[in-house]
Amino acid sequence: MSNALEICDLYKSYGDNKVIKGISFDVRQGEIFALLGTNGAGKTTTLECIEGLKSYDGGSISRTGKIGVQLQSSSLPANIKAHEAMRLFAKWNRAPLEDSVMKALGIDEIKNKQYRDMSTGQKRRLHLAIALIGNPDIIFLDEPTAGLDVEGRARLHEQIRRLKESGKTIIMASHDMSEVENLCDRIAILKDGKIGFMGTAWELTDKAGASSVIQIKTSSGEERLTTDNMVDTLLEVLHSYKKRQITVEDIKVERASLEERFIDIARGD
Ligand SMILES: Nc1ncnc2c1ncn2[C@@H]1O[C@H](COP(=O)(O)OP(=O)(O)OP(=O)(O)O)[C@@H](O)[C@H]1O
Repeated sequence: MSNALEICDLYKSYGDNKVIKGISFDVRQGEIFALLGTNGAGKTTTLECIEGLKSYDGGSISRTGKIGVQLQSSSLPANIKAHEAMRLFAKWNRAPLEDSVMKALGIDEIKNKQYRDMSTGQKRRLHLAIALIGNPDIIFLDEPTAGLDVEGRARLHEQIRRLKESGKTIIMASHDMSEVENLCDRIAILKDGKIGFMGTAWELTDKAGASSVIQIKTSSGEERLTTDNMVDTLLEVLHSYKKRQITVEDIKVERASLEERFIDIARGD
């Protein structure tokens, strides 16, 4: 798989504040990649350097394809209507307004609503729709579901998944570990201006030597097992039940919390 983005040895300071101190990572074409970190870790700064909105002090960034950027919440005038905002950005981008985007993101339903009257979820949908104008290959999302309720988050996640299915590459900043676990292919955790961890959510929990708890409900009762090798243990146990002709009714596997691992890395343990 080829890379949509290649970031090599990136440095960025604001005056004496050295925020990014030599980070390198690639984002593969068609993947959802998340940048994580505590408040002020430099997620937005990194995204804005890659987007070309901020200059950087050292390193290199290469991108393959057209980009679309989700706006920050303060960036639209209070009285602009949804369809006016879409038309404005389409004109700026010299791109057509696609009905499919308007429909998929429910912009049609709010087209005459002024920005100040929209709910947080409606604003987020509008921001995503604006980012999709011009059919970009790489989409940047900065905390796309911050402040949304459960249903709003689920809707937006579904839309982000559909973008991935249609071949788009997505890079996002997030604080939300369940969002990252459910949505993202790989994660980079920023820590002290460097990358403290990079890999999948599973690798993040595995790396910490995390064990899994397996709960099995059978016709003869319940069993609870703690294991460092979830797959082998599960196979062994299921085989043993089958041999003894015991029916398995339910299986639950709990992994060590991703949040705990994130805090260990982001706070520096
Ligand atoms: N325009 C700016 N001028 C000066 N300092 C800035 C500027 N933008 C960000 N910073 C500083 O850079 C650091 C990183 O900020 P950034 O917004 O990139 O972090 P973040 O990880 O996105 O944080 P959050 O999770 O709170 O959104 C912070 O110390 C912040 O105060």
